Amino acid sequence: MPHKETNPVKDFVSQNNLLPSLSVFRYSGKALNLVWTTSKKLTFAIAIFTILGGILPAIIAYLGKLIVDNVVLSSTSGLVIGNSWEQSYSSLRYVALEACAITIFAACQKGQVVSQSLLRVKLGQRVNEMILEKALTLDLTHFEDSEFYDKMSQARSEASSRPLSLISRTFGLIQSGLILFSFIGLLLQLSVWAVFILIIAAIPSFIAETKFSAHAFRLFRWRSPETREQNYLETLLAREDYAKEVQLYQLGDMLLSRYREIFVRLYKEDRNLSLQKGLWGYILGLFSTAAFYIAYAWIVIETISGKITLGEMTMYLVVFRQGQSTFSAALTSIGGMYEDNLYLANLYEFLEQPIHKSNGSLKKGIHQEGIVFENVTFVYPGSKEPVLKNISLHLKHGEKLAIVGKNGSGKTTLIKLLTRLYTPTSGRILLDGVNLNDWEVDVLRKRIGVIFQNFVQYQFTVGENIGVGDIESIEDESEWEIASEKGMAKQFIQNLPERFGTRLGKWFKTGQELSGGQWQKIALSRAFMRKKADILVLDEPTAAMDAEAEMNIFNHFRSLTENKMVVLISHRFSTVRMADKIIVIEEGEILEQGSHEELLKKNGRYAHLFSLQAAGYK
Ligand SMILES: Nc1ncnc2c1ncn2[C@@H]1O[C@H](COP(=O)(O)OP(=O)(O)OP(=O)(O)O)[C@@H](O)[C@H]1O
Repeated sequence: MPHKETNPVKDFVSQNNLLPSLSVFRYSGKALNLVWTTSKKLTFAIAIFTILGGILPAIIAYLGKLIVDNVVLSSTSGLVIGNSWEQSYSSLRYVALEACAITIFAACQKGQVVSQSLLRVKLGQRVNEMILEKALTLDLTHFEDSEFYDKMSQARSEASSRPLSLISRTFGLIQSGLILFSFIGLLLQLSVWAVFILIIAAIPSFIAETKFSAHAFRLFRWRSPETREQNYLETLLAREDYAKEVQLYQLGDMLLSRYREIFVRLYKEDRNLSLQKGLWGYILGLFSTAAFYIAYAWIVIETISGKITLGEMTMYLVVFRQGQSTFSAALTSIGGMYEDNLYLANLYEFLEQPIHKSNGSLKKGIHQEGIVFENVTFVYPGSKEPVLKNISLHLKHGEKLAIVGKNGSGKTTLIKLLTRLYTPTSGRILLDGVNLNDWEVDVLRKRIGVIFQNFVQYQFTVGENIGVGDIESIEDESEWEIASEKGMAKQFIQNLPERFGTRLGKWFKTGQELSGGQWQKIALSRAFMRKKADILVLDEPTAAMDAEAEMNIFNHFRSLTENKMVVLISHRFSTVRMADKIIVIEEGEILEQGSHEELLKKNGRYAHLFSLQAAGYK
């Protein structure tokens, strides 16, 4: 099990730390600000309810004492019969007052619950938006880094509920503080020792609580890879795109048993933690019970000896019992705040992760020389071997380049560099005389239209699936028509139930599934949607299309891509031969380059591969 910690949080969650280090509370201010800016009205309402809820219990206890004392006075003064209305009136007045106080107290509690639940929803949305906004600023490298992914999943899984929890606990603590302050005021009339017993008895449970909070958090962090694996297995088992293969290869039982194994392992740790927490909670809780009964006996003795009245006895008992639970609630709040801060540390660690973006500022090239690769070498982050070595090539404006090579030779990587998803480890890529890194990224991206092998099949309408190619015209039906015509998709779209308005995929009701080739036509149309782009990058754009569609596209290829530079990856030589320039890549290096005729004449690798494929058609 990968129980590794590579994080600053571990500094304050050391196993032997019984009491929380104060540094852990550093996120409280940020959380408060987050909650306040999410909804000032709701935060204010919670604050008011908290304060009222903190003051009322002591008033209620005091009114209880007044009622009992009044009743005892009336019954012992022998005037019950003689002046019964007057006596009853004064006691009943206190009863009515107590009823009012209880009603207000109940309203405060309900108000607090309702405001908190509303705030929780708003806050959950806000924090999720913050996480997603951050995700949008990330590089592809981050998404491929499993540790970073863990951080993001941890942030997402708990962080939306923790800021409110922290604030509720802070308010809860203030409320408990107010209640305790007023109770202590009442108890001091009995004795300072009563206050002392109250405080001492609650401390052991607090220490246990805090220790187990830290332990639970450590488990949460360690487990992130397992939790992610469980989510992945769930996806494999329950999503329609995987169902075909899972059923046909009969993978269900194997996947389910892996899923169970992870659960059993995690459950064992959970069970141990819960058992320890429960046992220690019970043993240490006995201190509080013992303290209460000592105080109870003492108050009874004081009442019998006539030092305090019956009303005072009732009040002290209520105050002591409630004081005890309030005090332990306050300490639990502190423990909980500690725990919330640990989880929030996760969130802020993710949000504050510096993103080193090399964003240039140039919007225009220096001269119209097209794309130039100068000695480009690239090593994927985390690996040692270069995937591309010393690549040099030149593609002029309007030229079409085809890349051929075996699987894994580095073709897709080359276009990832060209589209600036990655930066070369050494060497440069220039567009119109300017290093790609010096281009303003948005300007650069607008100039490029790309279809990857694994293009995205959005579960949106047909029109939107094409429209995403140019976000500015995403809703423009006339543009969809033009692009779908170029991408050979128009014909089948006409036959769909709602043409461009048909929703694709099976995730949503009324969704219509397309064939692989139809999806590819949609993807190609998406690339043609990018009218302003003068660089078109196509990774196996016709691999799933029927022979007729493919031929149609390539017969019109020149007119479709007029004035555009095209970089095309294909294993089909009928397609490749139409390019002005062809490069053959092998193990990350350019083996040959030239036009179709030149390469055939050379009688090298390209000529060999071409004749192999041609022989297959004879
Ligand atoms: N994100 C990545 N991290 C590390 N290595 C990678 C990554 N993507 C690809 N590779 C490795 O880089 C090499 C080149 O991959 P690339 O996808 O560029 O090949 P390709 O020529 O496009 O192959 P194909 O014809 O199968 O599409 C492969 O050995 C692959 O394992």
